[in-house]
Amino acid sequence: MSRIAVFDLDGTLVDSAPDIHAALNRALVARDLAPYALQEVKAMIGDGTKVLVERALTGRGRDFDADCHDEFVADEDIRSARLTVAFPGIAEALAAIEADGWRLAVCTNKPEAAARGLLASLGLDGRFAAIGGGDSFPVRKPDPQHLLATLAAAGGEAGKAVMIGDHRNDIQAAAGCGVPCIFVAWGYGPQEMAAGRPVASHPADLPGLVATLRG
Ligand SMILES: O=C(O)COP(=O)(O)O
Ligand SMILES: [Mg+2]
Repeated sequence: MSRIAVFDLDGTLVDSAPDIHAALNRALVARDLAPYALQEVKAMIGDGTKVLVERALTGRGRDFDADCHDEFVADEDIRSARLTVAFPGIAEALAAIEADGWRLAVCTNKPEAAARGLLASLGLDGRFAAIGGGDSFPVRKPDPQHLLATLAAAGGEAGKAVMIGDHRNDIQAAAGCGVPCIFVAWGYGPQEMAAGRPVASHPADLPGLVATLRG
């Protein structure tokens, strides 16, 4: 069985915060709530869409509202990559990792349909052996079962996997099943979240780092 590199999506493969920001603010403004700045929204990303909407509403003195969440998730921008781009150098890094004999998968807390739509809009969908979304399984990151279920769906195993992510949830999910993790510095999580893991400063660092972790 070949080695497998499992990527987080938001903040790791794609800079999706501008579309998340726009869609979230639309749902808030429709409720007469003040919008957030892009930087504020970046700090709310990482724990899935329910927690994101809950954080945004709590910050405006409101309780979680399922309608607001549904409206946010249904927003076309979340899945159509209107403003979202793959981080510069990601396509080349994926190609180099594949050329080294790795298979690729995605483990994201974003709902699966939105993750698939987004990857398809960016022409990246065919590359991944599995896409494990935030609603694909009963649990999500930081629960290691999310990563294990994604690996199983990809026909992979923890003993031959490496995780790459931008958030504490990625580090913790990987640690919980003995998978080495690379923290990426270009995402939305502050660097303290690396918690001693190797840090990639640029996507071009990834092929070498994954090879080091599972030589
Ligand atoms: O939807 C989120 O909160 C984050 O998604 P991610 O797991 O791809 O970073
Ligand atoms: Mg992320």
